[in-house]
Amino acid sequence: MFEGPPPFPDDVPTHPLFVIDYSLIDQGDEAEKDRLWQAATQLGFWYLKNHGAELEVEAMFSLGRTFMQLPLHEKLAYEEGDDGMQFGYKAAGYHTADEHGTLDETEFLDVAKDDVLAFPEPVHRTYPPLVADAVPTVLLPFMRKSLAVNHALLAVLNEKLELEEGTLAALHQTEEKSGCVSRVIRTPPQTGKSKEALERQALLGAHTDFGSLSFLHNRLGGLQVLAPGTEDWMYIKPIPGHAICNVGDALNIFSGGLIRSNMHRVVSPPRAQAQYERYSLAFFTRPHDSVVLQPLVHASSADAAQTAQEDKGTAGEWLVRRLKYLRTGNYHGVESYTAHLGTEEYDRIAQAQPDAAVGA
Ligand SMILES: O=C(O)CCC(=O)C(=O)O
Ligand SMILES: [Fe+2]
Repeated sequence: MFEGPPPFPDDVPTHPLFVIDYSLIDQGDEAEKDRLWQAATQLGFWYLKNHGAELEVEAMFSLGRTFMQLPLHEKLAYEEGDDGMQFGYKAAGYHTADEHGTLDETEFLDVAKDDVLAFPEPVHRTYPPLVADAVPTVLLPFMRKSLAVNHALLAVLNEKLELEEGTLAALHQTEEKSGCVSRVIRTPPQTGKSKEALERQALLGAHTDFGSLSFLHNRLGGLQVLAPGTEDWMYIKPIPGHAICNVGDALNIFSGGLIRSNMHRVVSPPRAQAQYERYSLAFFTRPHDSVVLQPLVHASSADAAQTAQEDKGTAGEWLVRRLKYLRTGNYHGVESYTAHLGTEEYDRIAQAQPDAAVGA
């Protein structure tokens, strides 16, 4: 009988998250909306249950696995390149994971919302035949569900920010060109590495997400957060049937710093899970490209007021900059690395001690 990976270990410390019930959000339940607001402003991460996308998520995982098994040269024909374009394939080692230029260990299959909605007409690019064939049956249904979930959550945050109805929706128009993207991520089994290397090494470097809301699906551990006021990276435990949602920089900026875009990263899955390849899946909702990134509500702190004054340009420009300087091909020292940063508190990335997160 095929033995799958073991469950996330009981004795590895984890960071708790609010569990938000999407079916209650959908019904307009006021108490659940309050809890979503707390989750979004305190850590900017929460579990989402009853989101109704499980089948679509499974189909995406299966497509992602089939794609990742293609020979490397076939995947490389669709590589995203060093100019800040972020659709297609990203090979392992093509992003830097820290300011020293350490190579990341993740492969991405990134499919643009715009290409899927306009299919078979390419908007940004074309994809390998097995991906293109799956657009109507796999990608489109997954994206429709993900967009619906993220837009329902945005509507609640819009209300809690006391913005005029539809304000956030108007900045995330599905028909407009945007960086909205589905991503399947693979990391290889972490065999033959010392315990120390496993505990220290980020497979996907510390970052905040670039857009507004991320709808993430984890099976194995590996995702960690650096919670405000702490110095230790903590694992987020995957819970079957629960998505993980998190806020990105754009929403942090729109909200004048009220809604939190928290730093996170991916390290080796803990303990026995490390021997298995890790797949995760995300849909990133981002403002459409022409939207100017600026606060819509009064800045909530001196820090936020300071950042509010910096010109961040449009959502499209923000994405290109963040991506371009993350690329190994553009790396030439700490300066180029820091040029890719968004709202990350860079000093904390360097200072945080990863050891405690894995548990002795
Ligand atoms: O794989 C994960 O759990 C997280 C991936 C992630 O943070 C990202 O792609 O932005
Ligand atoms: Fe992320």
